[in-house]
Amino acid sequence: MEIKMSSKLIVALDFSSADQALEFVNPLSPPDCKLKVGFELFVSAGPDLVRTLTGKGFDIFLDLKFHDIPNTVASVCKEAAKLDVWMMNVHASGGLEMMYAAHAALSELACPPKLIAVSVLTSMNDEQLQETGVDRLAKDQVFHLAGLAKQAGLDGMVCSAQEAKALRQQFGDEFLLVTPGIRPVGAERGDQSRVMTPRDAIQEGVDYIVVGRPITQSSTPLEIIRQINADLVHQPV
Ligand SMILES: O=c1ccn([C@@H]2O[C@H](COP(=O)(O)O)[C@@H](O)[C@H]2O)c(=O)[nH]1
Repeated sequence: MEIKMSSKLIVALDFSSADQALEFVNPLSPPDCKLKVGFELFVSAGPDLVRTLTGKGFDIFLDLKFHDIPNTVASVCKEAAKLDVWMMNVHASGGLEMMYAAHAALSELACPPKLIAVSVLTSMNDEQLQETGVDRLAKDQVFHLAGLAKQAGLDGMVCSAQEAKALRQQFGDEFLLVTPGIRPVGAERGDQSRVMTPRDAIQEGVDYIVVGRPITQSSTPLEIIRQINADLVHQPV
């Protein structure tokens, strides 16, 4: 009997309609990957599509990056949890009180989703971060925000794989590291700055890699998913 392990791959469903997303998801099954629903698809297709995807058995990362005052974020996290998603996120730069409030709201639930914090967007480099008034290197700011997220009781961080090793050493094995900015060898970087290959990312200790365009814009998405999964499983020791 073949036992299929749950994949460490999260595919970003950055499509502009439910039809496009479902056509893409149709040949997939839950052991192949988890699925991420972000702004574009959620604005276009809404909660109904999320319910359809969870109904197919997929773990859904609802990537809406909540960033508002504590009361508002706590309330929206509770609403989002009604969609039975596996994971959701808030912006760590919303502050400690906001993260405490989000965590407290979800902790009231019998079966809360994982709550992680976005650190410094993987599209940003040191110069772009400093333009926003943050006088730190991106890796140091990620480390700082991870400390706040851990203090607030969150389950982990969205960061780049380039920061994973240091975060793992400091915050331990239970702290989830979820990393976009993943580019298979030869794939276009696009607007991503802090990038790494799937294989290297897993070696750096990340828990999940997020991959969008290299899969969704490929003419052979299933092959790429299979190749990435093979890369993730067959790690040199
Ligand atoms: O720091 C972040 C946070 C979220 N994202 C999201 O991940 C995917 C990446 O897609 P690619 O096409 O593989 O670049 C996308 O949905 C982003 O919104 C991120 O890239 N960086």
